[in-house]
Amino acid sequence: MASLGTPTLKNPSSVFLSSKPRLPSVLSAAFPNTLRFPRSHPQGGRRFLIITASAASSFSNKPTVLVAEKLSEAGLELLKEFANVDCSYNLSPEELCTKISLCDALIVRSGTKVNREVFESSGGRLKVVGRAGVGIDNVDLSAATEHGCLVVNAPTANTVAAAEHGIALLAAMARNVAQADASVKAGKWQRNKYVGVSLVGKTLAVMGFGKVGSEVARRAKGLGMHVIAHDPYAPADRARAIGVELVSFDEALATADFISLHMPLTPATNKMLNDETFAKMKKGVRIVNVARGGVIDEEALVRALDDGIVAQAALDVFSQEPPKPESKLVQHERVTVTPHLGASTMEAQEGVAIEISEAVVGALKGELAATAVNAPMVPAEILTELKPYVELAEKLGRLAVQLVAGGSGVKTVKVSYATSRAPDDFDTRLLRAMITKGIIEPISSVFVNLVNADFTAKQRGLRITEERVLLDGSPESPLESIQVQIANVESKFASAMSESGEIRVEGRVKDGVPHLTKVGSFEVDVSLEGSIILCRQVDQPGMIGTVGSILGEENVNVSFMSVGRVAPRKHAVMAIGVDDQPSKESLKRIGEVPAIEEFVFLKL
Ligand SMILES: NC(=O)C1=CN([C@@H]2O[C@H](COP(=O)(O)OP(=O)(O)OC[C@H]3O[C@@H](n4cnc5c(N)ncnc54)[C@H](O)[C@@H]3O)[C@@H](O)[C@H]2O)C=CC1
Ligand SMILES: O=C(O)C(=O)COP(=O)(O)O
Repeated sequence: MASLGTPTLKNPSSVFLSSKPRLPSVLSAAFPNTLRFPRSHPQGGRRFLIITASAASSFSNKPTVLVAEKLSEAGLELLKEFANVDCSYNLSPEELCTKISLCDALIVRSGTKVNREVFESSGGRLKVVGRAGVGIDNVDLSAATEHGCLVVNAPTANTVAAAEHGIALLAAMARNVAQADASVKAGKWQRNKYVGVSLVGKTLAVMGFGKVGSEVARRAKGLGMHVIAHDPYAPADRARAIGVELVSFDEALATADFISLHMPLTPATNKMLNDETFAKMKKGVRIVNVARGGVIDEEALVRALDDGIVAQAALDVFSQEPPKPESKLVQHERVTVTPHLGASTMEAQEGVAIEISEAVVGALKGELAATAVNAPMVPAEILTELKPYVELAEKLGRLAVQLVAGGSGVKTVKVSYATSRAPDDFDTRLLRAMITKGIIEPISSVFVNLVNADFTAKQRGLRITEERVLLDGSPESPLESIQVQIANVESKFASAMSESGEIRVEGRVKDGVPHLTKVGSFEVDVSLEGSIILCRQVDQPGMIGTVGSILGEENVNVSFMSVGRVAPRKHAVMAIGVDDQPSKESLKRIGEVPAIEEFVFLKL
């Protein structure tokens, strides 16, 4: 496996998904610095002079969002407040591939195939695909992940609409509504031909007991049906709470008078109703499909209808949409069809449009998405809580990798989280992704985010191991500290090596701001903003002044300074936060100060 090679710095950025605007230097000059009092370190009598700089953000160029399928006005308005919106419906696959290179985000429904070619054609610009609905089987998630493109969906706003459509099809099928309607319109009056079957007292098997399935179950119980469900992943207590019994796949097939499908289309559910499974069904079963056409082998369904195993079917979805007009299934007398209308109510479309527009705008702003499909889904309240730790994680990764000496390949990274939260209550995927981003981005041209972090690390032979150090104390704050260690490398700043021979940096969040608190075995305290100069020096009076005046001479603003030492008048590590990059000349002069034994300049 390839190693990461020798670190060479490229422009750093602290973005998650898109380029988060950085504070232009002219603006940062306009924001006054805040001076905090010098104070003693609680553990060691060390003195820290802490000065912070405030931050602000601004956007210059608006991103472009391509809306490739009809989206309600409410969603478009939300998008337009933040982005240039290009509504181009009915694009051919070639037209989509051409347009996509000019777009930062793409919004689709079920009618657009977002395949690998689309991601490849985007040339890296496409940062988010928003699926205005639930099913993401039309988006190539592996290709999205490999291209670092976040996929978000709108998982809740059309649940009721889909469930209502399922119930509508169930009732319409049982009473031959569609067929009878066509017959009357054709001038016929066939009351004996369209005698239906009753729903009350019949057994309905809900296959896929998720959001839509459980709403269908609830409604079917209201119609007096006996409802069972099959879902290998659904919790039994949720089913029990609405009076539904969870059963095995075979039991559902063998006992159901009606089967309603509500699982996603995945390799495991593809054609799960086929010749073999139709043969296990009760003769005369009736089937509703508002999930995905692909979960049924459609040719097998035609055979099952013709053989009398399946009495009727009501289908909203097809393996190919639109289906061929001459399709035997569509034309079958005992089959009722609708053109994928499950989510198509005014209310659901407005809800979905708002849900997806908010998710896409949030993702473009660099916020973490709560409805991410190809990245850990982190609930909004957890995201808010983790935000400063996310920043800390990335910056520690970024610092650690810059401490690696030329010629050393980065292969093994150890991360320790000190926390008093129980493991179940503390998900590290987000933090691990940001550490990975911090480590890989400064030394490669790869764009890393939560989506592709694990993939990219693996591809580059970077092994990240994690451990939790469980602390007593209050689990109110998610984390005490994060430590990042890079093993089997040499450092260009020898003081960054721990006693056990790894490059080690440690940080924590103080008042919502990430701080570097340890380098090697030296304790420091410097806010992680701007850039940092680390110096190891003989601990003697006047050092802060000497270095400060070299930087001051070329108008480099010092935002933070802290000194951590082993013992008075011995070695100390001084960490200096600077807003601007000092010139080579100034850095050289710092290195020439006699008491300074080594130093390094690190970009955040
Ligand atoms: N026709 C339409 O317009 C609409 C269709 N849908 C489709 O309905 C389906 C369900 O949507 P939601 O309920 O929102 O999703 P969901 O994710 O809440 O529920 C899906 C359920 O299927 C279960 N499942 C997965 N594999 C299974 C298997 N092998 N056997 C049985 N169950 C399995 C999962 O455990 C989950 O509980 C999706 O395919 C979605 O695309 C959703 C909305 C509108
Ligand atoms: O949300 C879903 O999964 C749907 O199937 C709805 O599809 P649509 O947005 O109406 O094309």
